[in-house]
Amino acid sequence: MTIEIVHVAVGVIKKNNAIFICKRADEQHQGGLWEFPGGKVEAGESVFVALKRELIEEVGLTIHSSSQLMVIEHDYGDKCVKLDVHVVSNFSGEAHGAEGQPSEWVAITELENYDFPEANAEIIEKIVARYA
Ligand SMILES: Nc1nc2c([nH]c(=O)n2[C@@H]2O[C@H](COP(=O)(O)OP(=O)(O)OP(=O)(O)O)[C@@H](O)[C@H]2O)c(=O)[nH]1
Ligand SMILES: [Mg+2]
Repeated sequence: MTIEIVHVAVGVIKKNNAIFICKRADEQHQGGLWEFPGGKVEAGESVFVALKRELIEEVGLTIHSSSQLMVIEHDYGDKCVKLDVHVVSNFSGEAHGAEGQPSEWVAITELENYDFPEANAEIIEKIVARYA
């Protein structure tokens, strides 16, 4: 049996001491939880191009650069993901839930109070250690 690992470009959108997060729709995988915006890397696409495409679609931001924070492989049981996490602070536009999803800017010190998918714990730990 081959196990499919879904490669995901994830954007930690940072402005001063805040991060922009969105709420996943109930019907999505890990639905109802908060997330860093992003989505699947398509075949033949670079992670940066995927991130750029997803952030325009999901939060209406055009990103100009990004810097890799970490890569996390996580098995949810029903799905294996490889999260390619990038910090984005060089962007234009006003962040909003462009697909109608709830969204907000959250202080880095408050991130621990939001419910995220399991794989995100390590990301939040690293953001707090680095920027809080
Ligand atoms: N975007 C995003 N996905 C995450 C995070 N953490 C995490 O485990 N994931 C998982 O990564 C997978 C892919 O993300 P996605 O659902 O956003 O993919 P997508 O935008 O291409 O959407 P689609 O499912 O409508 O095609 C999901 O299984 C999701 O549960 C996160 O912080 N942000
Ligand atoms: Mg997405």
